[in-house]
Amino acid sequence: MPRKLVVGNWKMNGSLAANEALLGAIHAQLGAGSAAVSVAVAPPLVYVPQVSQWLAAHGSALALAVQDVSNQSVGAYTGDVAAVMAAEFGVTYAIVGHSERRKYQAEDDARIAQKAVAAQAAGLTAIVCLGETLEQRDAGAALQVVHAQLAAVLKHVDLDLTRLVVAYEPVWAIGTGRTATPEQAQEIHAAIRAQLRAQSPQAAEQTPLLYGGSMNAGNAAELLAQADIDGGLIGGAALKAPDFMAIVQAAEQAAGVGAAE
Ligand SMILES: O=C(CO)COP(=O)(O)O
Repeated sequence: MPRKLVVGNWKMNGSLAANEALLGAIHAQLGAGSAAVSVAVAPPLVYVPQVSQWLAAHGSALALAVQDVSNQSVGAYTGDVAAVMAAEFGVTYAIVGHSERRKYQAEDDARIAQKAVAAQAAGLTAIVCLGETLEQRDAGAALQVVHAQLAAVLKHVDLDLTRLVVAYEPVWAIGTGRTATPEQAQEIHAAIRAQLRAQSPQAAEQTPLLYGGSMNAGNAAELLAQADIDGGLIGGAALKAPDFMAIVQAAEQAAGVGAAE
């Protein structure tokens, strides 16, 4: 997979009609896409079949992601959806450990590591989300918190480093309009890269590191220009095709697509 990746996390937004309109508008601009930047959308689970069918019918370059998966593979887990089930619908990526799930569903590091491995066992690429709260940042603990969150995933013996994406999403920047500065984000991304390098130099070079948290058409280029920011995990701006596609274009520019040789 290319290291540049932009994922639209629709969170709990959408409807059959709204999804179709949004997909149509994204597809019209994305066209065949570019080899340098992968682009994906993560609709609410119940809409995965709709989006999957739409993408297939339109020969779309857009990939499909889910916002969460079960840590279990099959059985009596009411309300859960297994990664193998998502894989049947052409899903490529599974977001795990989003801060909203850590907060509202009390998901801990151990559970998130299991989810990442469960996603990979089904052939999906796990997008593992990390990020500190404002309290933790103000206490000077941001690097330490993110390191511990990633360590919990990396220590899982079954983790496949070739199917891993890491998303740094500072909790205080999500949905607040308050973006991390490019320098703040780069500092954490560089530390994440170093942590991966300690485990596997090859994985460190290949793993896409995404930034998420109020990324939008106005600030994407500056963030994506940072050496260790390979893409974005986009919330609010992913619900408007022009905004989302402006971020995709910024990623393409950062990847050198269209630049004079
Ligand atoms: O949580 C996010 C993506 O997963 C970021 O959300 P916003 O872009 O709305 O801040």
